[in-house]
Amino acid sequence: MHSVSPPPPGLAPPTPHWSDTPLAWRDRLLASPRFRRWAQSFPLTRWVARRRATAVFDLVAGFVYSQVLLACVQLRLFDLLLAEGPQTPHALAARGKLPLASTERLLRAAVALQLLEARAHGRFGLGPLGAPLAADAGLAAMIEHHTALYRDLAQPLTLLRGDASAAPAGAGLSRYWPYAGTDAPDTLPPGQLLAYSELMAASQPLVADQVLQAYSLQDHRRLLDVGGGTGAFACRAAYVAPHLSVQVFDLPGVAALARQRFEQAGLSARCSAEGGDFFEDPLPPGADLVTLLRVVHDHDDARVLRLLRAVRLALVPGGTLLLAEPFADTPGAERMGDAYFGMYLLAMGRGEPRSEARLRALLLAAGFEKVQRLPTALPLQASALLAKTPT
Ligand SMILES: CC(C)=CCC/C(C)=C/CC/C(C)=C/C=C/C(C)=C/C=C/C=C(C)/C=C/C=C(C)/C=C/C=C(C)/C=C/CC(C)(C)O
Ligand SMILES: C[S@@+](CC[C@H](N)C(=O)[O-])C[C@H]1O[C@@H](n2cnc3c(N)ncnc32)[C@H](O)[C@@H]1O
Repeated sequence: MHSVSPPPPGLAPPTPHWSDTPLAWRDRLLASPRFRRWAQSFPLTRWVARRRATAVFDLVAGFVYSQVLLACVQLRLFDLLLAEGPQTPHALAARGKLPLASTERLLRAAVALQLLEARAHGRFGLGPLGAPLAADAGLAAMIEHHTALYRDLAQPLTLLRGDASAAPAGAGLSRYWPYAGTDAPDTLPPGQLLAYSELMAASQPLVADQVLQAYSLQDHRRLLDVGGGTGAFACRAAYVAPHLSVQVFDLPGVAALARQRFEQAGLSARCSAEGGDFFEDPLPPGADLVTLLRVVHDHDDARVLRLLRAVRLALVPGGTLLLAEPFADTPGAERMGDAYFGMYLLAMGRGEPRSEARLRALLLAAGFEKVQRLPTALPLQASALLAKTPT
C-alpha cells in the first residue's frame, strides 16, 4: 500500500478556493467503497457505475489492448482479411506461423476489441474498428513504431524525472528522432534520418487529407513546405494544383530524399528541395504560401518564435502561413493532445502539444496577423490555423 508523503518542509500549503469543499465531498463519495457498492446495485445509478467501471478498466488495460492491436498489425491481419475475406483460425495460424491455440486467443481478443468479427463457418473477418486500419500503411507504421515509445514509458516516473541515465540504452524515441536532441541537426548522418522520414512519409496522408480537404491551393502560385520531410505533402500539393511550384525545406539529408521522390514522380520541373537548419539558415524567399505540418509541436516556444519569424521573412507581403498539427485542446480528442502527444514529446526529448490559444499568441508575437482557425474534418488527425503576413 502506497502512503501519501508529507509536503517537503518550508512548502506553503496551497491557497484554498470555495469550490474545494463540494469537490472534496464528491471525491470522498466516489472513493468510498460503500458508496460504490450502493451505486452499482441501485437501479437508477447502476448504468453510471458500470460505465465508469468500464472507463477505469480501459485505462488499466489500455497497454494490453495496444499490444493486441500491434500483434494484428505485425501479422498484417487487417490487410489480409480485406484482400482475401474472412479466414479460419487454421489458415491464419499457418499464414502467421503461430500455434493454433495462440492464434485463436489473439483472434478472440481482437473480436472483444471490435478489431475483428466472428463470421459464419468458424471464420474471422474485419470488425468495425479493424476495417479502417486495413490497407492504411501510415497507421500501421505508426502503431509499429510505438515499440520505441513504450520502452520509454515502461518506467513513467523515470521519464517524468528526466533521468536519462536510467532509460534503456538508446532504444527509445530520443534515438528515433535525433533532431530533437541536438543543436546541430544539419550535421546528422543520413542513416539517422531515414526511419523517421519513412514514418512521416507513410503517415503524411493522415495530415494531407485534412489540410487539402479544408484549404484550396488554387489561389497560390508558390508553396514552401518548411520541415516538409521527403516531399510527400509537396507531391500531393503539386498533384492537386497543377499550376503550383513547390519547394521543400528540411535537413540536408532529408531534402536529398525529397529530391529523389520528385525525380521518381516526374515532378522535378515544379518541385525542388533545399537543405539546411531552419533555426539558423534563411528560408528560401518568395513563397505566397508556407506550410508547417507537424513541425511546431516538436520545439519549445523560443525556437518556435525564431522559426515563425523566419517564415514571416520568407513569405511575400500578404502571404499565408498554414500551420497544421494535432492541437492540445481539441474538443472530443483531449486524450490525443495532452495525454498522447504530451507524453510522446516528453519521451522524444523536445516540444509539447499546444492549444489554439497558445499557437495564436506565438503567431501574433512573430508578427503574423489575421490568425484564423481552419476547420478540419478530423481534428484528431490535424487541426489547422491560417495566418497572414502584413501587406
Ligand atoms: C452504415 C455504415 C457502414 C456505417 C455508418 C456509421 C459510420 C458513419 C461509421 C464511420 C466509419 C468510418 C468512416 C470510420 C473511420 C475511422 C477513421 C477515419 C479512423 C481514423 C483513425 C485515426 C487514427 C487512429 C490516427 C492515429 C494517429 C496517430 C497515432 C498519430 C501519431 C503521430 C505521431 C506520433 C507523430 C509524430 C511526429 C512528431 C514527432 C510529433 O512531430
Ligand atoms: C515531424 S516531421 C514532419 C514532416 C512533414 N512535415 C510531415 O508532416 O510529414 C518534422 C520535420 O522537420 C524536420 N526538421 C526538424 N528540425 C529541423 C531543422 N532544425 N531544420 C530543418 N528541418 C528540421 C525534420 O527533418 C522532419 O522532416
